[in-house]
Amino acid sequence: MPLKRKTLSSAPYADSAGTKSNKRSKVSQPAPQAFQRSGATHDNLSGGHRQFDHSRPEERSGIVQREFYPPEMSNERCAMYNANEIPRPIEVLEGTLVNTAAERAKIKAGGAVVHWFKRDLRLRDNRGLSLAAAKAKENGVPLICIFLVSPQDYQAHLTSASRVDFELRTLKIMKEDLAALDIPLYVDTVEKKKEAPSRLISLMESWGVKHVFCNLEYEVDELRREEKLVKMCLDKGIAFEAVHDDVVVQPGALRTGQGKQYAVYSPWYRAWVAYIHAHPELLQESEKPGKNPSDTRNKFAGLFKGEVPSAPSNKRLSPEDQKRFEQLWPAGEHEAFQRLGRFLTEKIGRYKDTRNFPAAMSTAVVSVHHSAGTLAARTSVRMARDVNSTKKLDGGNDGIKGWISEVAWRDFYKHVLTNWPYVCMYKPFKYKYTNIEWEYNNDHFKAWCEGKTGFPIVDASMRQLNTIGYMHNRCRMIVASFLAKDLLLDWRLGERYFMEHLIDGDFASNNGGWGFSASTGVDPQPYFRIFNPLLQSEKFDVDGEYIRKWVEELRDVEGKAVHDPYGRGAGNIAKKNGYPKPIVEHSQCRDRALARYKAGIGRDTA
Ligand SMILES: Cc1cc2nc3c(=O)[nH]c(=O)nc-3n(C[C@H](O)[C@H](O)[C@H](O)COP(=O)(O)OP(=O)(O)OC[C@H]3O[C@@H](n4cnc5c(N)ncnc54)[C@H](O)[C@@H]3O)c2cc1C
Repeated sequence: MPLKRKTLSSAPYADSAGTKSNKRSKVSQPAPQAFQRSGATHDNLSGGHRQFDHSRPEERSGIVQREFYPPEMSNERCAMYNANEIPRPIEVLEGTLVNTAAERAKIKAGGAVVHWFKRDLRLRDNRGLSLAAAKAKENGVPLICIFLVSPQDYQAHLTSASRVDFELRTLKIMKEDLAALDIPLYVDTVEKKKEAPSRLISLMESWGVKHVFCNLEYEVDELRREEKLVKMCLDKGIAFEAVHDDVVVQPGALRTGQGKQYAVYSPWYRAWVAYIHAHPELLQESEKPGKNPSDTRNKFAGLFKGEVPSAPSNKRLSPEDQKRFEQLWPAGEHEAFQRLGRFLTEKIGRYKDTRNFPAAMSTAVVSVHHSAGTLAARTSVRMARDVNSTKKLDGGNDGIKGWISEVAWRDFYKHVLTNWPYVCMYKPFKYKYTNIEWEYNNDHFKAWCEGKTGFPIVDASMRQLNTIGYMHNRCRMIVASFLAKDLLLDWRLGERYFMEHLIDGDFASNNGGWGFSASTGVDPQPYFRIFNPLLQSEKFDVDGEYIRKWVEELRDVEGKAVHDPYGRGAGNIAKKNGYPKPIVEHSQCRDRALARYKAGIGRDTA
């Protein structure tokens, strides 16, 4: 069905980069975490109060948010997960859904059906919404949509202010689109994240609702919350239905010959492709909701009136940044769909050859849409398949094939997260790598955050992130490797900084990307493979176009000197413009990293 809405303004990042770049300002975001925090905190899981353990660097450095979470999990407990001695949160939820299915099926429809939007902010091709709409239609009752804003949840998830802004702008668009179908979108605020289940239930009760649908999120807290909600709702005679939507293939569906979750991407990807080809319904588009019964606006008049709130004070952009981000990142599913359409007609064919070059701006730049759910990964894969001459995920055009395999990484990391839930608890996938002795050098971390390391490609990348909330994938790998291996800083500091600044922040992809680059994750770069930032710069920003765009101090540096101004005769210009000298020496750092990794993990490199 054609989409009605026109894009509000011209395309974001990809179209603006390289042109009007002079008037940039950095997003007002929290300063880099200083390495000291103190005070008693509430431990959510035990319900007790504990002091910070100042002997643990990850607590001193603020990596562990003890206001919300217990300290990092022990290696012993990780091993128990791996030995299937502790049920995974997704298994517990699935078990509860199965055990309560018969009882939930008996529940008769109430006065309305609810869809609870979370990270699925779209009407098109939305599994949970479509099921909710079908249930409402079958029973001749209205569909009500809700969204809960939780300032504390944003804090606990380290959601960036630009992302919160993107979501709230999207909600405004959705509210209008739904209202055109006489469907209300009720946006409520719950200060504390643990209040969400009881608020949801009290709303259901006040509206006489007996069925509520939502799409699953795969982080541990969310899976546990939904499991609790299934039971809490049932106690009140309400059926709570949580379905898979954020992934193309649901976690757990793909198993190795030994019945295990794949820990290596390539065989997993082959299994993923084969599974989708065998189950083409996985890519089928879900039906959009139709119009609500005509008396809905009378019955639920109050729900149509509410406004989408402004961002909570802990996640508010300055008015200037808000305007800038609205231009850079138009929100909502219509924009997502148009953006994808342009990519599929104009760029995907050359994707394989160009995707690694940040200045080429040849990628789709739809990660914020996948992450906020304004575009389903399923929709992306289906539409890319349909422009392939083979109408398959593999075969045919290399660009199309390559792009689909990148979207698949999203699914891969979500499968990893659900199978090894401790990655959500400050542990690396390779939990034995916890023993690596990291540095906690505040000056180095600050220089990295601010893009002042004296390594132009690193600095350009960090400044891109700080300015537009996005960074090219190659650059993400370069800066992550630089932080973990050259600076030998605890990779979780970088992981956190990314989440707090990316507009497309997604726990599983971010954690996966950091694990890959720091060699602590699933299917990682081997630890002894250490990016040389200079070689990466020369190879992937050949003409220095990307560096000159983001590092103002080096705009006048000509030729190859831009990759290493102090080492290649452009030190005078760099110095005059205030560009810093390199804060470390790469070959020494390399030796130090090799020694530390080796000592930390012993002979165990598996
Ligand atoms: C250290 C690090 C941190 C990262 N953090 C995030 C994050 O928080 N959120 C996020 O969405 N991506 C993250 N990525 C993955 C990747 O960098 C971005 O998805 C990509 O740059 C988005 O640009 P695009 O939409 O133009 O991607 P394209 O190249 O056009 O790819 C299409 C889509 O595929 C998915 N995708 C592509 N590459 C990856 C990948 N390596 N892992 C997972 N999904 C992928 C994204 O949804 C992306 O939109 C991270 C990568 C690294 C190395």
